[in-house]
Amino acid sequence: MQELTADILSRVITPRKSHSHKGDYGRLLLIGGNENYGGAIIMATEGAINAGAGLTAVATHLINLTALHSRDPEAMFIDWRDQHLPELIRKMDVIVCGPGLGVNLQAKKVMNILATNVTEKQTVVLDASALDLISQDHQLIPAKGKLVLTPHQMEWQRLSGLRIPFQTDGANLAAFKDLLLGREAILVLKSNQTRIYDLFGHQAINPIGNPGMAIGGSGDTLAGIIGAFIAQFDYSFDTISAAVYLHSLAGDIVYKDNYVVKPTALSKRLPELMKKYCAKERKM
Ligand SMILES: NC(=O)C1=CN([C@@H]2O[C@H](COP(=O)(O)OP(=O)(O)OC[C@H]3O[C@@H](n4cnc5c(N)ncnc54)[C@H](O)[C@@H]3O)[C@@H](O)[C@H]2O)[C@@H](O)CC1
Ligand SMILES: Nc1ncnc2c1ncn2[C@@H]1O[C@H](COP(=O)(O)OP(=O)(O)O)[C@@H](O)[C@H]1O
Ligand SMILES: [Mg+2]
Repeated sequence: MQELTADILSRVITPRKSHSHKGDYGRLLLIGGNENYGGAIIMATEGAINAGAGLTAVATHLINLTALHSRDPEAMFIDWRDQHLPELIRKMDVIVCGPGLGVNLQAKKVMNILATNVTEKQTVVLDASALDLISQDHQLIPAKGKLVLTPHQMEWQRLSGLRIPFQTDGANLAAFKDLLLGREAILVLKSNQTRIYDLFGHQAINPIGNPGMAIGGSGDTLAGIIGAFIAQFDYSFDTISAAVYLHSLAGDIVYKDNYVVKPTALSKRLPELMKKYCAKERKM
């Protein structure tokens, strides 16, 4: 099992070209945030924007509009009941679905719209409630496109049937293969030592991060960061590993002087860290 180091950041984070525009850094749609969990989708949005997504749109419950825009004016908004949602989904490069989505009928409708509109070229990151919904109904797994699954150990237990003490590398990989046979997919199994697997034999473990990050919203933020990284640097095992590593590195910096790592504080550290570890900047 490969241990991630800071080298992964310099390999993935490339300098921006002068001759470029927002369209070159990816169109990202985040879906989630019901009446009770609006904070989850806002934290995912802060992760995504601070990690550099070119354009970020958010499909959420209408009740979250003012809070979202007052925190993150960079994000565009769509009511998730809007009839234009399928069209918007098809225009995106990357879709992150699940933070604060919930599991009620409306959440299932949204997942169904996603599952039937994703195209081959797109990547879908499934997190949180979206993972619980696909545990209940595998038909809700998007039929096309590349997939990234980001369960914590309890979500993985529900999805794979593997109880937490039995989540060994061999068992995880076998369960992941069973679930997504023949698909291009990456599993990010979150814990105090997050493990990343693909179906081609790549495996990595993240040795950094800290218990200050054990707070609601840490994973929502990571989902946004992963979405932004794929939007800018393309889908690969390294891109997703770099996003996981950066999330923990930012968390460790906040943790140096703070007992808890507020996810919004973690997100604020991302732009400076990306600048610091960007390949060319490092050589200068
Ligand atoms: N501010 C907000 O609006 C927040 C909303 N959230 C949303 O709440 C919904 C339910 O998600 P939850 O994850 O809270 O609930 P879950 O019931 O899916 O899982 C949480 C429980 O799993 C157990 N667990 C075991 N191993 C774990 C591990 N390695 N990491 C995390 N938990 C582990 C813990 O007992 C924990 O209480 C999701 O839609 C989620 O996005 C959460 O993200 C928290 C913040
Ligand atoms: N003790 C810990 N050490 C290192 N990282 C942690 C620790 N506890 C939580 N994390 C990280 O915080 C995130 C928690 O994700 P998740 O449980 O999905 O949170 P939420 O759904 O509340 O946003 C994961 O990335 C996990 O690796
Ligand atoms: Mg979570």
